[in-house]
Amino acid sequence: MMILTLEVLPTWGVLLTVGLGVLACLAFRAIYNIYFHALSKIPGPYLWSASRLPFIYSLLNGTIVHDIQGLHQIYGPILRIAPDEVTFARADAWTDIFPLRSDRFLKDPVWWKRQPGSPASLISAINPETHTRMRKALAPGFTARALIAQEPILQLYVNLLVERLVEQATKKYDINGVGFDIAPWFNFVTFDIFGDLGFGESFDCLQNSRYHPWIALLFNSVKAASFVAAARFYPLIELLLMKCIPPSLKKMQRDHYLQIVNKIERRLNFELERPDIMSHVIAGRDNEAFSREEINATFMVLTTAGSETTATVLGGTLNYLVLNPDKMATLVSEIRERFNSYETITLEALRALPYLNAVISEGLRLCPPIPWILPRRVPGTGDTVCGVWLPGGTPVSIQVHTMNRDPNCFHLAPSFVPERWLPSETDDPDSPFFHDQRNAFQPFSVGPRSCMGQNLALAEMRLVLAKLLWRFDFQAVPGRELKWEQLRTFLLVEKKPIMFDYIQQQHPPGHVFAAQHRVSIRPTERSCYPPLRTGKWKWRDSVPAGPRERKGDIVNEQHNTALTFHGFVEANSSEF
Ligand code: HEM
Repeated sequence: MMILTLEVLPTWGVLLTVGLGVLACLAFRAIYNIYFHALSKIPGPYLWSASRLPFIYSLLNGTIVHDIQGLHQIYGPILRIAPDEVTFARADAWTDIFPLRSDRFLKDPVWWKRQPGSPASLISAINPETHTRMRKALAPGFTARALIAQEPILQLYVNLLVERLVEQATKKYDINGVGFDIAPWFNFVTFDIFGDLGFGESFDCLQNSRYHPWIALLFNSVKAASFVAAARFYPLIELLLMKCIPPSLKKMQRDHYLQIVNKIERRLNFELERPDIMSHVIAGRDNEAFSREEINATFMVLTTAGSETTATVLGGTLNYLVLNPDKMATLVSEIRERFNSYETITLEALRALPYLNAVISEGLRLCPPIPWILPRRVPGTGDTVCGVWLPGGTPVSIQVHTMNRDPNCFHLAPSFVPERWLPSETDDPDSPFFHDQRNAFQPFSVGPRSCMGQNLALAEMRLVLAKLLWRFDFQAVPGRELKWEQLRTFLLVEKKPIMFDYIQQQHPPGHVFAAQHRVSIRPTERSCYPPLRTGKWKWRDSVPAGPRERKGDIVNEQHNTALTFHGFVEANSSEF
């Protein structure tokens, strides 16, 4: 007993001394951060200015945009959110951080650092030359002209969505109209469209009415990215975290990546002319603008950037519409009066619908899928943002969620008022919306790293909303309304079920239905040798369906003696 005490006492003594020493260092550091740091004059709460920990807690909790919004309300639009970091909720931050012609404020490596040996993607590339090279190679796939060629692909999947929802509505109606959750369906359609545009093969989510397993895993990896970023603030913790990842998880990650690599491999080997995004990358490959590894990494992240974002805005917008039946009624009238048949709903016609476009702008304002723009680093020895000088290397970000809901920027800021975007309000000095700070609203960001998919996203949203509202009436489920502004954020918005009471089918008078099934053969797989070189096979070649085929069936079409294609029966309007 005696011996034990003698041995233990000094150990405790040492531990206590070390502990007190560490505490003293932390206290000294906190005091330095609050009062003597170069950012000490920037407004912000003491705790967040003293240590990175409150920021990390908020990030991991998924409440970061709400917590920061609350802090902006107290401290104003320029806010210190960590000892060495500042965030902005002011319109001029867009032009200061993302000047149109230069790429001086580079992406912060904390968020974009790559694992050793892994290639850069368009989105993760920090080096401006690498980024510009990749962006140039991809740009032709995102022009307005490219979109015209891609319209049949969009129409195909939006029709399939409508068809699937007809089936759902019938099922739900039979069991007394309990509602259903539409949120996954918006993911199904946007992922399928991107699958087709990016890899030449859909993820078949609509076909199977469920997530492709690859996509289900993807959501987890987006969430995990917040945790990895949090660990990066403490290199020792990052190192431990990386060492602790079990081999099974690493294998899962690898397999996930390899599935995309295989899809890309198949697409690069097609020798078919398709109006998709990859065709432009293939066309430019002689210039070596993109290495194979860079293509893999880019299309992997593009799958999320090009699908989850659009699905979020669609879900949020429809949610606001059902909660505002007067706005819904105005939109439904505009759509149903403009189109007397479902088939005449085209992208070109939709661009000219003022209320639809105003609704989408309002949806983007209140439901931004990227609620805060991740930090950029202040260049060189320092620069000025919103009139405040900041030392070089300071991470600076933009709070989209806060700004879009700020009453100083928008009249009736928290309310869903599409009218604010109509020329009748924006051009009338007597309108309360005339003074809205429309330059604060940059849903696709600005400058050299702005969204490449803006045209595509707007086209998808117009088409999905117009076709759904032409076809169905939507109502909220009393007591199950979703409060969008409360959704958590893990880099992207974490969606919850968006419930509707029922979907009622519409049969507008005078609508002419197509008479015959058509089969659209979508080449997804080349299963035989020799490879097709004739170029005869064209996108969306159609043949009449055989007597046993039903819409949605997978069919095999013998194209010639050497080749078999897999395709599926296109959405069939004769059953609407
Ligand atoms: C409503 C839907 C969408 C919204 C609101 C949106 C918004 C944004 C924003 C704010 C950024 C800048 C992020 C940053 O700088 O940190 C961005 C970047 C990007 N977006 Fe989108 N996006 C949408 C849909 C799409 C789609 C459909 C695609 C493509 C299929 C796409 C492709 C990209 C790409 C490639 C970038 C990175 C550009 C670069 O770094 O050069 N986005 N998007």
